[in-house]
Amino acid sequence: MTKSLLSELVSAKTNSTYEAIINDLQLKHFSCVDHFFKPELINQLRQQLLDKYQQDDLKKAAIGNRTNETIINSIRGDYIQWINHQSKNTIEAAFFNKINQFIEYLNRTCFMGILHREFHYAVYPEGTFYKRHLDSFQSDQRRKLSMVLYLNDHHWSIKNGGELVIYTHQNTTETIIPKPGRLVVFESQLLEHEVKKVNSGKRLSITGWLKTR
Ligand SMILES: O=C(O)CCC(=O)C(=O)O
Ligand SMILES: [Fe+2]
Repeated sequence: MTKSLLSELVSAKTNSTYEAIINDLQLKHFSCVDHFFKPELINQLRQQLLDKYQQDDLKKAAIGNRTNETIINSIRGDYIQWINHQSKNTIEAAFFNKINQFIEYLNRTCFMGILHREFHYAVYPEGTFYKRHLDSFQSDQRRKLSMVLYLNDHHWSIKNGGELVIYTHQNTTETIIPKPGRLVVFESQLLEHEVKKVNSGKRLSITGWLKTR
């Protein structure tokens, strides 16, 4: 077999973005990448979320798992709507198509055993935040990876607030500005994190979890 054919076959099976995320996860339990989704899809998801928000389709987010929820504004102030992972909406289907490819890759190359995915839209209006927390529940350890995708427009800057702060295992903090199209992936059971107060504007995102059985 010629060398170029062999390298083509290998590159068909490896994906440099997924490899970079996996590498980061092994090194520091989180990863931040900017081009996981095409900019066009980010724009469509942003518009979709804004339309839903304007139509009052989102509801106040609660603390706890989906069967045991309470709303506590002093802990989190965002509004959410869960997204059906089998949605017929072409924009949401394109989003899940990419997520499913990533899951297939994780399961094939890292034997992660991801079986379920749950994602919701989120809007943090001005003045809201989400206090330091861990994404997994003592009663439910199935959440393995947390994924956050930011849908703000390109004007969003540090002045708007709403940074994601990750408390790393090296006892340092990592501050991530929620730039459009930026995707943060981290280990749900390991890393505490918080969303700083939004100073101005509406902070837009999709947050989700990849779960084992
Ligand atoms: O939006 C973010 O940056 C993080 C959201 C979060 O921590 C959560 O929904 O559990
Ligand atoms: Fe979280």
